[in-house]
Amino acid sequence: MGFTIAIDGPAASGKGTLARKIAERYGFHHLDTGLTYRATAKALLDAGLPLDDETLAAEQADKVDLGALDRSVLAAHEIGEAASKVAVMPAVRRALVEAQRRFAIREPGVVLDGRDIGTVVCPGAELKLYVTASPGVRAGRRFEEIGKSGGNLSYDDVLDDIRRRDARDMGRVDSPLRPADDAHLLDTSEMSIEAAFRAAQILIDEALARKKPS
Ligand SMILES: Nc1ncnc2c1ncn2[C@@H]1O[C@H](COP(=O)(O)OP(=O)(O)OP(=O)(O)O)[C@@H](O)[C@H]1O
Ligand SMILES: Nc1ccn([C@@H]2O[C@H](COP(=O)(O)O)[C@@H](O)[C@H]2O)c(=O)n1
Repeated sequence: MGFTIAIDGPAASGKGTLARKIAERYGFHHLDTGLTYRATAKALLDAGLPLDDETLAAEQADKVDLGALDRSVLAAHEIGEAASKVAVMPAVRRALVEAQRRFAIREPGVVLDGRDIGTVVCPGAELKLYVTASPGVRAGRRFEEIGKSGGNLSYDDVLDDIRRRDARDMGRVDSPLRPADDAHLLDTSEMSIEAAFRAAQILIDEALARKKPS
């Protein structure tokens, strides 16, 4: 059986950055599950379909191909907002969680990041991390990232979006964002990317040692 690392947390907390570094260091497969919700929302937008029809949204979710998720296209800020709207729909979540669980059985290990990995997708994960940072810090990071890619949103707009997305993700009925009871909390508000990775590495190495047969 492979080793599963579940990473959850709110928008722009740094969970994706951390998950990619972990996957690279440990030779694990990585799935950014946010991209699956983004791909669903983008398919609806591209087809001129509404974002609030659960049947139509679930049809698109069923067609999401995990091997064809293009981060450079799906990362657009407005797609994140649309993704959080389709993510409240149970039929969409059912379709995507099924695909994510199929991914999670890969050997020698997997890292999945999202909002419900430790609570719903992989409740038996060997290690669960809940990565967070203050809304102001997260907005600053996202604002900088958007600026570098040529976008021109103001810091205040980004902060408003982060707060709105937090409220939607934490307030929904199906699989709300929350730390699993057995998750390790990692507040990166005052941590560099490297410091967050070092903190995660200690926890991963301990969990790997626990899993090794004696
Ligand atoms: N500890 C950190 N210190 C400073 N910047 C960071 C840190 N972690 C991540 N970043 C930067 O913050 C931005 C957001 O990080 P990232 O995309 O990893 O967040 P996320 O939680 O995966 O967001 P989302 O859920 O919206 O995809 C990126 O530009 C990243 O380089
Ligand atoms: N496991 C997940 C992952 C994501 N979502 C929703 O998708 C939105 C976009 O996610 P990003 O991580 O790419 O920003 C996010 O705001 C959530 O609404 C989810 O519900 N569950």
